[in-house]
Amino acid sequence: MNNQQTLTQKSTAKIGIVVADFNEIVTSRLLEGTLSELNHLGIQTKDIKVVHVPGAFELPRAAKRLMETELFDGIIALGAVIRGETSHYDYVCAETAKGLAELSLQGANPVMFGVLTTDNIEQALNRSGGKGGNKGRDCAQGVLQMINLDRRDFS
Ligand SMILES: Nc1c(NC[C@H](O)[C@H](O)[C@H](O)CO)[nH]c(=O)[nH]c1=O
Ligand SMILES: CC(=O)[C@@H](O)COP(=O)(O)O
Repeated sequence: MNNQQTLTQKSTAKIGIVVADFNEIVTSRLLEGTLSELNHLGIQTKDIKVVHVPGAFELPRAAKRLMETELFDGIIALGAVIRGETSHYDYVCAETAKGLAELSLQGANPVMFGVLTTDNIEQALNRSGGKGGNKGRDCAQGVLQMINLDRRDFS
């Protein structure tokens, strides 16, 4: 019995999802993969809240706002940062990852990093329902595993 089965058979969980609208052609596919997998693993749509932000840089703030409500057991952050001509890519990737990692470490709930950071659109499409899988689906599986870990008694 894997971690996801343990969680969904004995209890459920409330999941917050923050998704960036920038590169929406990619992030909509990530979101679909996340929602589909959460439903497949037994999480009902009524227990999922989706919040949209302009871009990946805004994901940490939105995730923090959801966490502060104390209504959710886990948070999934979805985005697609695709390299352009300037160094802006580096700053967006670094600060988004830093913000989400800090929130996951310091906050009450796990935060899954479902932000693609790619050199081109093809790489992003491949990882959002293409031959490279779907990072949103991976995060759905991972958030339930982390919630189950939070609920374990290690004594
Ligand atoms: N270039 C990408 C961005 N840029 C926008 C930032 O995320 C942010 O919204 C803006 O700097 C205002 O604060 N965002 C992505 O999600 N993906 C990109 O490729
Ligand atoms: C990741 C970005 O911010 C990037 O897409 C912006 O493109 P550019 O560096 O050409 O302005």
